[in-house]
Order: sequence, then C-alpha cells, then structure tokens
Amino acid sequence: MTSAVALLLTILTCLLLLCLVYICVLIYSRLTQPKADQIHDHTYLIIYASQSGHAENYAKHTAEQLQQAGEHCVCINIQDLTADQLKQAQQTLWFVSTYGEGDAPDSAQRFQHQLSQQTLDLSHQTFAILAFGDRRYRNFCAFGQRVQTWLNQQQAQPAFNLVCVDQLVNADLTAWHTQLSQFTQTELKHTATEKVWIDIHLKSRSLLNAGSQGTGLYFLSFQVAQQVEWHAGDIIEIQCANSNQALKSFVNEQSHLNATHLEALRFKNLKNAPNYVLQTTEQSTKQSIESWINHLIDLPIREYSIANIPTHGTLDLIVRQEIGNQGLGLGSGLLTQDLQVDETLRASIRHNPSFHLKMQDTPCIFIGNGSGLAGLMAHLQQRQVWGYQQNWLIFGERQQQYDAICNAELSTLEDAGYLPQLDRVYSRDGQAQSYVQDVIIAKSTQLKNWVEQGATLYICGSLHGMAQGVEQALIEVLGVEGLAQLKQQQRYKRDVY
Ligand SMILES: Cc1cc2nc3c(=O)[nH]c(=O)nc-3n(C[C@H](O)[C@H](O)[C@H](O)COP(=O)(O)O)c2cc1C
Repeated sequence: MTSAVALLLTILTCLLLLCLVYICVLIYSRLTQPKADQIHDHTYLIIYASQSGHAENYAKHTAEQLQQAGEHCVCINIQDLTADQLKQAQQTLWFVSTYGEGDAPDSAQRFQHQLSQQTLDLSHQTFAILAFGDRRYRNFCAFGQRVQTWLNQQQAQPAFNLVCVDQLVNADLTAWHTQLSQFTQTELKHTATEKVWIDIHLKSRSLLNAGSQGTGLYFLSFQVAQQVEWHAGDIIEIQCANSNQALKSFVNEQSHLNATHLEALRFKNLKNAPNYVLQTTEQSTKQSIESWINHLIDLPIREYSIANIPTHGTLDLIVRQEIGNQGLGLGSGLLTQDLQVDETLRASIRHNPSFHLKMQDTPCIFIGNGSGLAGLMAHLQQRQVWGYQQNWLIFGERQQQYDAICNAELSTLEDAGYLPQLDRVYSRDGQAQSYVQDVIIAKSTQLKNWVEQGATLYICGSLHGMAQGVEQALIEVLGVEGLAQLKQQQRYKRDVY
C-alpha cells in the first residue's frame, strides 16, 4: 500500500468515527428531550427558567416529590420548551426567576422572543407559577408576572395566584407549598430549602490590591472536608455569623446566658435585638431563653463564586469589601476582617448549572472584572485539567500598578499554553479609559472567528457597567440575532451581580 492510500484510509476512518460520534450525540439528545407525546392528560409539565440555579433546584425537587407520590412528571428547561409540549399539557408548573432589570434569565430568551410571541389555545390547561425574585430590585418578579399575563392571554386557567418569592424567604415558599399540595393532592415537603451545611476553616487571607483606588479585594483560602465536591462555576453560600468579639460584648451584661446560648446566638442578628431581661420583668410572663433566642432574626446568607476546583485541596474565594453607611457589609466584613485564621464558618455549596463548563474541546472566551475573576479562574483551572487549551481571558480593572490581581497564576497558565490569549485592560491608567467591552470591539474579527469555531462565552463580575457593556459590544459585533443564537445554544453564560 502506498503512503498516499494509507493517508486516504486514515482520513476516511477519522471521518467515519466523527460521523458515528455525531449520530450518537443526536440519538442521545433525542432520547433525553421529552417529546410532546410523552405528555398525557395526567402529566405535570414542569418548566424552569433559572439563571443561578434556585428556580431549577426547586423545579427538580418538586418533580422528584411528585414522581415519588406516583404522579407522572416531565421537567424541562424553558430553553427546550416547544409549542407542541405546551399545547399537549393539561397541567403546567412554572419555576421562573427574574434577572438583570426585570429581565428573563438567559435561558428564556427563545421563549420570550419566539414562543411567547405566538398565540396558542391553552384553554384546557391549568397552571401555577412560582416566581423567584428580590424586592430590592425595582421590577420584582417581573418575568414571572409576564409569564402569567401570557398564559392568561392564551386562556390557560390559574390553579391559584402567582406566588412571588422574595429572596427565598420561608413564608413565601410555604405559601407555595401549601397551595401546590392542595392542587396536586399530594403532600409536598418543603425540602428544597434544606441545605447541606459544611464547616469551612479559614487557612489564609491576603489583600490582592494594596494601594488600589477601589475597595479591598481579598483572596481567601479555606480548608474543607475531603468529600466536599463542586464544579467550576458553582457558588458557596456563607451563613453570616457574629464574631466572638461581637458575641462577647452582646452578652456582657447578661449573666443568665450560658455557653450553649452563646452558640445559638452566633447566627442571630443582634442589632436592635429585644433585650431578654427587660422583656421579662414579671415571673409569670417569662419566656424561656431558648424561645427568646428562637424569635431573634437570623443573619442572612451571602453568596460568592468559588475561585478554584476541588482537586486543589482548598476552597478559595475572591471577595471585594462592600462599604455602606454603616461600615463594612455583613458578608464582606465577616470574610475580610472579622473572621480570623483557623476560625470556622458554616457554608453550603450551591450548584450553578447554568454557569458550568461543557466537557468538550471547543474554545472558551472568559470575560470579567474585579471579584468576577473568581468564577473565571475556576474555569481556567478545570480546562487545564481537561487539557483544553483554546482559552481567551479578557479582564478589566482600574490600575495596572495596584490591580493586576492573580498575575502569577495567569502567567503560569500562559506559560503552560492554556491561555493563548490574555487581554488585561485598565480603566484608570493614563488618559484613554479602557474597558473589557472596548477589547471586544477592538478585536471583533478575532472574536467572530472564535465564535465561528464554536466558542462559548463566560461572563463573571458586575452587572452594571461590565456585563451590560459587554452585552452591548457583543450585539455590535455579532448582531442581535447572533447573540440570541449564542444564548439559545447555551454558549453565552453569565454569573453577574
Ligand atoms: C444581577 C441580578 C439581577 C436581578 N434582578 C432582579 C430583578 O430585576 N427583579 C427581581 O425580582 N429579582 C432580581 N434578582 C433576584 C433573583 O431573581 C433572585 O436572586 C432569584 O432567587 C434567582 O433565582 P435563580 O437562581 O433561579 O436565577 C436579580 C439577581 C441578580 C443576581
């Protein structure tokens, strides 16, 4: 056999193999995608639209519970929802969050721009909506409300009124569970809120941007138990806690509190807490100390992107100090100042599937600013472990002299060939202000090339300024339709705040 024939045979074999892989992927996606004919009269079609995983978690937990109770359920991401599935379903349960400024999550773009522009006869359908949001935003649960309006216009019947959940508070979720249990005639447990708490111990903390015009940016490394697992892109929820010092000064005057009470007060908001002694002057009206503690408000939970992958043996965070009228913010104050090395925090890992990497060797463009480098570093580390080299990082800060954070780590990735493209831009160096969105415009040809090669974009950092500017620049370079396509194909992923 001549070498030319051998070469031809090798090429043909490779092509054949590629075709086989393609067919397998096609069959797999057909099998995993629920078809309209799998939806019959008694099916609950559960649809979720989630940006950072809450709505998705609740949808999946509800589906599990209904299935355990013997009900037939189909649970799908809104991006895969079709008009046929909707027309077929007699009962739909929607779990949807609101993002940006009253916007739908990225995964709901196709629903917004195509499906919900259609007129469907859904008069046979009963629906219920659990809308996730936060009252501190002007457009509270706006997307949930838009879904409700559209379903009403299609003549679907509400099983009960839209339930809006403000920052996952229990009272709102209980209202939903009670009504859903009645509607489905199934006793649904409130399990989705139960978190798996782990203890994390601070091992080291360092200031990354000494001298910066911005507020302090800290790198924290925690020791965790070996079996704790997470994926690049996941989030850690930290239970805010009182420092030993704060607890000591609170209980200074209250000799009736023992060590157990002190521990129970660790997670309670002690600011403006009603005084136990003053409330209980009469013996007959005395509450127990335990019930007094139980009535105190819990301190909130704060969320941070995890900055590394588990194989590194620690759990790392990059935390920006938030400074308000009353000084350092609760979460950032605890993490960057009050918590001492070797002290322990209570935390819970939250999976954030909409910001996960795909295990495939296609290019990735990572864009971010400030503490957003956390989520992007975890991705770069994971891509290195997988051996995927086509990575482009566009990262913005203020001044090169003070804000070139994680330079050593990024140089190591560059030297090892895992960061062939690195654009660090600074907005306050010299006259010309430069932001990450300017790089997108300046390198538009290259960006289009990467996108044509199948690149996925990951954006992590601040919504205002950075993420909004990036979106505008991408529209300029790829067009509205081009960006919409990326969103539909799950190639535009954001963890912005
Ligand atoms: C950047 C950002 C923007 C948000 N915008 C809104 C908003 O306009 N209206 C609202 O009610 N909630 C808003 N929220 C709150 C989310 O809806 C809320 O955190 C919800 O639980 C997220 O659910 P998910 O994890 O399923 O996406 C926003 C949250 C973030 C991080």
